[in-house]
Amino acid sequence: KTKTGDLLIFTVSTNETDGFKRYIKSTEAYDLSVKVLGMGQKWEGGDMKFRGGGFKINLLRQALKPYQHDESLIVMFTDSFDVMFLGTKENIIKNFKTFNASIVFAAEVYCWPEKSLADSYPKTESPYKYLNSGGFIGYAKQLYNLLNENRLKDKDDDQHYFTKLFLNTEIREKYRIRLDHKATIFQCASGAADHLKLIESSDGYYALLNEITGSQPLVLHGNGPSKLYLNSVGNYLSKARSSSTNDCLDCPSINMPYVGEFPIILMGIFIPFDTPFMEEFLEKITKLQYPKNKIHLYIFCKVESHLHIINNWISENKEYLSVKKIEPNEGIDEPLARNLAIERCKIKNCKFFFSVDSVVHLDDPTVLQWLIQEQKGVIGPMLLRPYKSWSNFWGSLSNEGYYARSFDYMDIINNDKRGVWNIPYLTSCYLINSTLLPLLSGAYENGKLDPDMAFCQTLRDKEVFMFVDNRIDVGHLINPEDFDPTKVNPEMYEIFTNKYDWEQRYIHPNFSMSLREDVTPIQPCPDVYWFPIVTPRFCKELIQMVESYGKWSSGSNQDERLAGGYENVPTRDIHMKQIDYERHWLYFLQQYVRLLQERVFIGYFHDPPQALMNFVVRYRPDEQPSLRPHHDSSTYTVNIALNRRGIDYEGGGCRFLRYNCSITDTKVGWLLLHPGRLTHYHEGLLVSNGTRYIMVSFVDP
Ligand SMILES: O=C(O)CCC(=O)C(=O)O
Ligand SMILES: [Fe+2]
Repeated sequence: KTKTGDLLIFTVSTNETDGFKRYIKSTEAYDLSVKVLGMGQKWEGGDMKFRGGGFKINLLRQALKPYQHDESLIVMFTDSFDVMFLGTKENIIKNFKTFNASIVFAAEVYCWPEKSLADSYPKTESPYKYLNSGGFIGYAKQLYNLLNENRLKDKDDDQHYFTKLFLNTEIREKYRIRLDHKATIFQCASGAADHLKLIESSDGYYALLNEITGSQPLVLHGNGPSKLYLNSVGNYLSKARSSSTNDCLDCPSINMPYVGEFPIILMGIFIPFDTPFMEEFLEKITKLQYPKNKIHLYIFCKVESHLHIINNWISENKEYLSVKKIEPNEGIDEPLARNLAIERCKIKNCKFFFSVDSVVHLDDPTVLQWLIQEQKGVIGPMLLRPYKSWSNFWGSLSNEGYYARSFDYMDIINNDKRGVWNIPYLTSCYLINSTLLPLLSGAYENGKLDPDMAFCQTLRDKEVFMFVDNRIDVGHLINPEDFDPTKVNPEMYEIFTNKYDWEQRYIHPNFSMSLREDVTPIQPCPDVYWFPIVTPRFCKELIQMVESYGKWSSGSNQDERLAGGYENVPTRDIHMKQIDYERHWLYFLQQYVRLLQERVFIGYFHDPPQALMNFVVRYRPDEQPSLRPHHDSSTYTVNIALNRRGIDYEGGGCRFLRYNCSITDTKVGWLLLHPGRLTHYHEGLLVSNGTRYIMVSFVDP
C-alpha cells in the first residue's frame, strides 16, 4: 500500500542498454525508486525513430490497475534510455503541486508526429508549446482513467495518442491536464540546447538551468535528435561529477596491478596506410602487460613495405594464442578486414575485442589491464598527437555527422577535467565487450563512410555509448600525413610531423641534462664544448642516407654547390640540401643546438641559427685522410661524430692549434661546439685506417 502524497515512478525498458543504465544511476543519485516495466520482454512498440511506443502505454495501464482508485498517489512515467533525473522526489512533488492539475505532460519545441495539430493547441508564449509523452505525472486514479478513455495498439504512436486526448478540450478539462511549458519538471532537449546551461549548483554538483524560463528542470529528456546533447551534459548531471572538487564521481575504480584472471581477448592490429615508427609501435605492443597466451592476434596490413617488419615481429613473438594475418595481396579492404576481426572474435569466444591502429603508441604497458576494468561496452584511452589538440575522439558531432568541438573538448584534452566521457565518436584504440558483438556485424561498412565513421554511426544507431578515459595518460598518436616511405630512413624526416617520436628515437637521452644550470658543461679544449646530442641510431641512419645518395664532392677547390663556386679548404662531403634534409637540419639546429650554444656562449642570441653549409664529411686514407689548418666561416661550428674511433677507423680528431689541444676520443652522437674564427684555428687529424664520418655545420656565417 502507498502512503498519501507518495510518488511512484514507472518506466519501460525491455533490455539494459547503456541509456537505461544511465537512467537507473540517475534515479539512484536522488534516491528515487522506479518500477521498470517490460524488462526481458520482446519490444512490441515499433521503431521509435518513427512512430511507435503504444506498447509502453499498454504496459503502464496494466501496471496502474492496482492503484486505479488511489486519489492521492502520484504516478510519474518517463522514457528511460534517453532520460535522466536531475532532482529529488520532494522537488518533483512540490513542482507538480504548483500546477494545480491532475496530470502534467512534458512539453517540447516541436509539434510531433502530426505537425498540422500545432494550430489546435492553446496559445502560449513558451517555446515549449507541444505535448511530449516521454514524461508525465499525475494522480493514479485520473491517470488510469485517462488511459481508459481511449485504447491504442502496441505499435501505435503514444505521443499521438496523448496529443489527441489533450487536444480534446472536454477530456483536457475533465482530467485537468496541463503541459509543463516552463520546464519546471520536464525538460525536453530537442530544439532547446541553446536555452540550457550547465551550472555549478550550491550542493556541489552540476545542475541544468533553463535561461528562458528560469527553471531548473528535474527530468531531462533527450528527445528526438537531442540524444547526443543528453550524452554530453550527462557527463556532468545526476551527480556524475562534483562541481566543487572537479572529480568524476561516476568513474569506475581501477585496481593496479590487476587482480583476478585475465579474460581471453582478440587484439586487432590495423595497418591501413604507411605509418612512421612502426618499429616502436610493435615494441610497445610486445611490452603490454597482459599474458600473451590470453591474446588472439589479428593483423591487417595493407602496406607492402611494412610486411617485413610485421613478419619479423610475428616470428619473434610466438606466445600468442593464435595469429591471423591479412596481407595486401589478399584484396581485402579495410572495412571488411575490420568486420572480419569482429567475426573472428566471436568464433574464438573472446571476452573482449581490443582494436589498435598503427598510429597508436601505447606507451604505458598497463593500458589493457586498465581498460578491462572499466566495465563499459566500448571504451578507449584518450590519445593525442603530442603538442596538438588532435585526439582519438570527438566531443560533439556536426549536423552532417562530422567533427564538432564540444564545450568541454579543450578541458578534456588538456586534462583540466578528468573522467570517463560519453562521446559520439571514438577511433584508433578501444576495447569492446563481446556481449555487444552480435550488434556489430558489418559495423565498419556503411555507404561511403570511412570505416571509423561507419563504426561510430553503427554504435550510435544501436544506442551503444562510446567512452573515452582521460584519467591516465597511456599513449599518444602518430601523425601519418606527409610520411614519405620512399626515402632512405624515412623517419629521419619526421622531425616536424612527429617531433615527439623523432626525439625518442634520435635525440640522445642525456641531451636535456646539458641544459641544467647545475651541470657543468664538458670543455675538452678552451671554449670548445662537448655534448651528447643524438643517438647512435641517428648517426648510423645519417651515414646510410649520404652513402646511399653517394655523390661525394671531389675534394677540389671548385665546388658548384656553393654560391661563389669556390671552397678554400675543401672536404669530401655531401650537403644536407643534396639529400633533401636542409630544412630538417636547420630546424634541428634551432630546436636543440641553439639551446646548448646559449648555455655556454653567454649573451649570444641568434634565433633561428643560420647555416649555408651543413654537410657530412668522409675521411679515408685513400681519399682525403685529413684537413689542413683553417678557420670556419661561422660564428660557431657544430661537429658531430657519426662513427666509432678504434672500431670503424683509426686516427682522426680535431686539433686546435692556438691551444695545442686535440680531441681524438670522439664519441658517436656527441657534438663539438666551438667558435669558428680568430681563436679557434683548427685542423682535421689524419685518419690512418677505415672511414671516419662527421656532421658539420657552420652556424651564422
Ligand atoms: O675533422 C674534424 O673534426 C674537423 C673538421 C673541420 O674542421 C671542418 O670540416 O671544417
Ligand atoms: Fe673546420
